[in-house]
Amino acid sequence: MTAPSTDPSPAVGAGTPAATSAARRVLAVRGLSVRFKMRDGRHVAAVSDATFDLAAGECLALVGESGCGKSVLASALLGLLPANARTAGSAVVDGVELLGAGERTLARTVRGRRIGLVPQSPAAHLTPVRTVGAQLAETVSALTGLRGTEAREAALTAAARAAFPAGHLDRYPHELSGGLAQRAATAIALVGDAPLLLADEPTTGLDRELVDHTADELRRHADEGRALLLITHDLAAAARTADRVAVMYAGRIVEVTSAEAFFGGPGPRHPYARGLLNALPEREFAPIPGLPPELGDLPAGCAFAPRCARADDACTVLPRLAGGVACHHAEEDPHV
Ligand SMILES: Nc1ncnc2c1ncn2[C@@H]1O[C@H](COP(=O)(O)OP(=O)(O)OP(=O)(O)O)[C@@H](O)[C@H]1O
Repeated sequence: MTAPSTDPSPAVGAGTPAATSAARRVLAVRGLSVRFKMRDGRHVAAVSDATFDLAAGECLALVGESGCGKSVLASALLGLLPANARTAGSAVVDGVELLGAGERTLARTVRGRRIGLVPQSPAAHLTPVRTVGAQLAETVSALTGLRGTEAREAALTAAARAAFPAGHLDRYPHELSGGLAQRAATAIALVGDAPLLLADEPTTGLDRELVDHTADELRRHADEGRALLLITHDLAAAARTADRVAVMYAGRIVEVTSAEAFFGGPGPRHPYARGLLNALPEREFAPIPGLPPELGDLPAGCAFAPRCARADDACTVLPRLAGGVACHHAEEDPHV
């Protein structure tokens, strides 16, 4: 692990609007890379040189196909990478450097307190043999030190903030609907008043109505002043929730832009990001040809080139993220 700098400046998150850097910056990620060393000596480049900012009250959706490194990036922020992982770069949340932080620091000052995790599978995340109320009260005690009546009151407050009905606090996880389990898990994530909520695929397995509901609730928590990092392959959920969109391909952020530009006009500028959008049934319903590359065997230049209709010799050189997009043949920037 390299010794990361704790100074997040300058704000180089391409596509970061001026308003974002002016607002209170909660998360600053600079050059974050994660490599897995395999038994046979090979390296898997799961995340390469990720750089972005996130401000209080803002939602950034990190999108991309399965296996592009979204969850590994989330695990790196939470200090939950397996032993064969090596990180480089810097990730500062609310003044604390996450990369290289010891388990004690992460457990005592980061997880729950600076980063609240809204899990992918709430039902699996909740302890099956404890009621929701008991789990909430335990989290309150662990994170705030409150006990007895005060802990119960704080648990009730957290439940209310996540719109979990007080009358259901004595239920066990298996007695909850998918929506209520999601709210219970969100209530637990809110207990420590963490400035950053990290939601990793929070809408997986939910029907459309519940997806919309969950997306709206997450948006509400951002509107209350938290920063929200929404990791998802569900572009509809991202469209409903995000202020900005970061697109990952083969471990790299290839475009960062406003949700307005991404989902409305003029649309994304990177051919991969355009392909993702056009693959939606409500758009062209045209899948991107080919498959993502093996992260253990990436080409030297642009990793998307083998699937890209615009690829030419220039693409044998890795394109840098500049002006919000990493592509030698990006669509024109309408603002230039
Ligand atoms: N412990 C590990 N050792 C080696 N490779 C790993 C390890 N954990 C993850 N990877 C690899 O890292 C890559 C990125 O995985 P990741 O789970 O972050 O993708 P993702 O974008 O979150 O996909 P999904 O949407 O399916 O969760 C994958 O190719 C995966 O095989």
